Amino acid sequence: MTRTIRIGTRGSALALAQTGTIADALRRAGENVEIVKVSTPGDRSHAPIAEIGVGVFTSALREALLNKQVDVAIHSYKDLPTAPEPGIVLAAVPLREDPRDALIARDGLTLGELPRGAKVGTGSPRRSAQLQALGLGLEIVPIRGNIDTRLRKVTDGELDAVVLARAGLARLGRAGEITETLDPIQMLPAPAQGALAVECRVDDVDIEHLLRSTVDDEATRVAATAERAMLAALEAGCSAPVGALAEVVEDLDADGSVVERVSLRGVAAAGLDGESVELIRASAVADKSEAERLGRDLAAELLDLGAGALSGPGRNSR
Ligand SMILES: NCc1[nH]cc(CCC(=O)O)c1CC(=O)O
Repeated sequence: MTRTIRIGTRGSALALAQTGTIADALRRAGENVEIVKVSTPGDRSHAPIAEIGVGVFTSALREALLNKQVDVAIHSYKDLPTAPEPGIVLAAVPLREDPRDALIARDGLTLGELPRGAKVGTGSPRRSAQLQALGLGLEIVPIRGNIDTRLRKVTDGELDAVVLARAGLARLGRAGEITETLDPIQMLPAPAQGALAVECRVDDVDIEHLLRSTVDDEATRVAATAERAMLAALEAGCSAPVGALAEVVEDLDADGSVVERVSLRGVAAAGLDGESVELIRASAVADKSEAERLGRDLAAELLDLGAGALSGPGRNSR
């Protein structure tokens, strides 16, 4: 009897698309795979994420893993709380999609073309702060719901535009509706945006090795490690208005040999009430093996620059 690996996922179209790619990779490696949908409070409630709390999309899946209802859990990495979960290991971080945010606006408009007072929908204080900081006079409208619901608000004329992760749109085959991909200089994504987290039980060493060898991408893991270490060190969990983007880059060592380094940019918003938005930015580079320390150091620098004065309601990195 060959084993069947049960993969737990949320039931949203996005989650199923993400899980499908991992299931396919495991099938190509000769494994039997079964996909198990797990409903989470985040799927059932329409309250703002800031009210229902961190981990709304992920804790039910982790429970199903610990209860042995499933053997693998697949999350959007950016939705995972930064605190490690006892009994669970992050077995793989697959190759990341484009991590940037995207604008989907009426009439093919870009950010710069939207008129003052244009209504832009987002439920994310991170996106909201960075949009306000552009000084374009945009009116930020809080929204929630799945990607389809959000896009419909633009087609229906209720909003002039929405901002969403490019990765989610791409996975749903809707990247064609993007009217502008936002440059990270204007809009840093959420830490680990566009990446998946593939978890299994700590004692399931076989499954861990299988996942590591079939779906893990080292550069993505290194980048996400730096971004999430920064977030964790800002002591804000995933509810702070924080953006981060790391990339593995080739560099020349002192002796002229090519080395891989990790380059990290971070932003934190302070004074997030109404009109007054102050963004604090910093960046740094370190050896690839120092991703975790780089993230912590950059957080310390952001705190020195005043990020500790984080304020405002509904802190949320997404
Ligand atoms: N917070 C919701 C969420 N969680 C993961 C994604 C898709 C993108 C990703 O995997 O990072 C989205 C939608 C969005 O932010 O537009």
